Amino acid sequence: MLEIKNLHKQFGRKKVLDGVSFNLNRDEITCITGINGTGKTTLMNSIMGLLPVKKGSVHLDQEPISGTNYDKIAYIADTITVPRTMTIEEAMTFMHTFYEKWNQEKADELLSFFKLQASDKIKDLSKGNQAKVSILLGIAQDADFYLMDEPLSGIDMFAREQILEVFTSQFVSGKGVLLATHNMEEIETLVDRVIMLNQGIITHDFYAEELRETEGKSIIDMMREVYQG
Ligand SMILES: Nc1ncnc2c1ncn2[C@@H]1O[C@H](COP(=O)(O)OP(=O)(O)OP(=O)(O)O)[C@@H](O)[C@H]1O
Repeated sequence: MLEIKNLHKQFGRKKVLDGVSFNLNRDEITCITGINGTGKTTLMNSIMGLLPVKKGSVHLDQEPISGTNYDKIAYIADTITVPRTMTIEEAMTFMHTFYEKWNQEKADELLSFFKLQASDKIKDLSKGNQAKVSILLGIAQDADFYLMDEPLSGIDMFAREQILEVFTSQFVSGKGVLLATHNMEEIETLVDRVIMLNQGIITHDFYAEELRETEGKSIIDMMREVYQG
């Protein structure tokens, strides 16, 4: 389990995270959502230790995040994080040297699933194919938890369908997934659990199926209630 406890983050006087706590389970897709500027990227970066926080902690299976367990969490940011001048092949080799658990078999399977050519330079790829490369490079790290920031932003419906298929396939089976998005329509059918962030705090944390069964509402209905009032 990934335990996020009491995270506080501010930029200058602006409080962005004001005591955010939740646990993430393996074998579950959780979505953190909220309107633009609500702090989703800040939360992802804080969990990954890429931003210093004022207060709070992150533990994985009761152990604080450190050099020994950091490779159990993979972060797929909203922009590609390897130099774009690399070919996909070079990017995979580069990742292989950094990640002990790098799974080349998974990378090759994803390459063919996405119909990408390893010899292509990343900078020459469409936005949708660059997003696929990002996902490939993240998933082949064979982590226990994947954190993804806006994985579908600005890409066409065909690329989106392929990427969504990855999230319901054996590629992430048994893994914990945290997706951050303000665009719930794109992923509503995929998500097990939803965490809503508003003005620095978690206002709602629920399972989509329970919401449908007990209140007859969709995630989008709930978002309208919370964010539009
Ligand atoms: N480095 C920074 N310095 C100052 N303010 C920042 C910085 N990074 C983010 N912020 C502010 O923190 C708030 C939260 O930003 P963040 O990018 O985390 O929101 P978000 O929910 O991911 O937004 P979006 O849905 O638009 O991607 C915003 O008001 C933003 O302007």
